[in-house]
Amino acid sequence: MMDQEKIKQAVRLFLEGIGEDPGREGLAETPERIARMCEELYGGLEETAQTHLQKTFQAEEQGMVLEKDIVFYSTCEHHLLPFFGKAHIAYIPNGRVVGLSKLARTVEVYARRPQIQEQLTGQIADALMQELRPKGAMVMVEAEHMCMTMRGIKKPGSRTVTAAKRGCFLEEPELVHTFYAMLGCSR
Ligand SMILES: Nc1nc2c(ncn2[C@@H]2O[C@H](COP(=O)(O)OP(=O)(O)OP(=O)(O)O)[C@@H](O)[C@H]2O)c(=O)[nH]1
Ligand SMILES: [Zn+2]
Repeated sequence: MMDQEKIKQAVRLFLEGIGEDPGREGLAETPERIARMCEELYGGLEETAQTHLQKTFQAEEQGMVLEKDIVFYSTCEHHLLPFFGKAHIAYIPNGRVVGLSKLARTVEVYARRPQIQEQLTGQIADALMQELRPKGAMVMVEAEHMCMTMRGIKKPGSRTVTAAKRGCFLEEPELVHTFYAMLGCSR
């Protein structure tokens, strides 16, 4: 459970720290607002992917399933600034498939935590392997990191692309080509 009181206290202290007056009208409700927002931004800490992926159904078809362009917003664990973009998830079923929305829900579970992009990518792939027991899974994430654009090195527009492969995607490069071809079509 998130500790709303602790978050509110911390925000008040933080505002004092930057030299603000937490009591002034515009900021008076800010600690409360941020505590509520944390439930949304970091709600993934209180959820597991298993909840969403456990309901599978039988399917004869063995072809690749790709859910692409799943928009997500996450927070980098180094600066607590947003990184956001699109996730693309593929798997090769092994007799069972899952509802398509559950793939996007899995992205949400891991995005709504303090994260780094590489870990987000790998965690989605691992959850698919563990819960669906497919022949293989591949996840690609493309994102823009606010800590790279609004501060520090300041390179707006630069994007980070990460990929994680599991199972048959590691053994059969042909599948990786198919993944990229399916990702490219209709773009
Ligand atoms: N690998 C990885 N790095 C990230 C991610 N998000 C932010 N970072 C990086 O985390 C690093 C933290 O570096 P530090 O040197 O500890 O912190 P810093 O002085 O604020 O770094 P600068 O951003 O270079 O100013 C930076 O290079 C960020 O670009 C991510 O998802 N994955
Ligand atoms: Zn960062």
